[in-house]
Amino acid sequence: MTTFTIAPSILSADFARLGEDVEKVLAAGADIIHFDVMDNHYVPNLTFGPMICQALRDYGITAPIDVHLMVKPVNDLIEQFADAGATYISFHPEASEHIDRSLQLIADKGCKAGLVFNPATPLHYLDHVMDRLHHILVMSVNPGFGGQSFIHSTLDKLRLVRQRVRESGRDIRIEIDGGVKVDNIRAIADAGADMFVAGSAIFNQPDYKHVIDQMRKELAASKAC
Ligand SMILES: O=C(CO)[C@H](O)[C@H](O)COP(=O)(O)O
Ligand SMILES: [Fe+2]
Repeated sequence: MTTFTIAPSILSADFARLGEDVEKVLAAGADIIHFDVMDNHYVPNLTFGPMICQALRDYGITAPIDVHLMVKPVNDLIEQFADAGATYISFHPEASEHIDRSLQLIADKGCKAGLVFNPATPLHYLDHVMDRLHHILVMSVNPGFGGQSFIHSTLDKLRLVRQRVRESGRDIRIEIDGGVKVDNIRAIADAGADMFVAGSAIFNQPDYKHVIDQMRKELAASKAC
């Protein structure tokens, strides 16, 4: 049976009350916390760094923190986020000069590694590194902003990624990120995702539990279940 993971992106959380808002979304049934790091260089937006990750740990957040690095270069921040309490760390392969070295660095620092694919990033970056991956993150929007619309063609890409994972015989999670909502999450699961990032769909609603419950209901009806 497939395990589905719901990962609210704090990009849409209340930054002035971040600890409380993260506690609230976890109490509402979220499995892990998605942490979008933007550097105003690799992507045209600027968010938060390792100090905020450490602050969440110091506040008492014990749930896995899923760091999505949208930065270039990547290695320094991999080390800093691992030291600040990250659980999973993913990066965009075209932002690293040495993909294998960056993946190895994540593992050496005790975290689980992922590679991120923008809608137009080719999947050949998966060649030769499958054995280093805990997850593959498929972007269903172009990176840089929350609240964008899901790009439908990424469903085909998800199917290709699912096929590659199946052929590898490895237990690699497939994460989808961007424009995930109650009304498309089942189709996304059917196409092969098992980790679902959702920012605006959850944090822009008053009742987080209601949204997460609805998402789980849709996932339970998925063909992948
Ligand atoms: O990586 C991201 C953007 O680059 C975000 O994780 C993503 O867009 C989540 O926000 P939303 O669910 O509102 O689309
Ligand atoms: Fe993200």
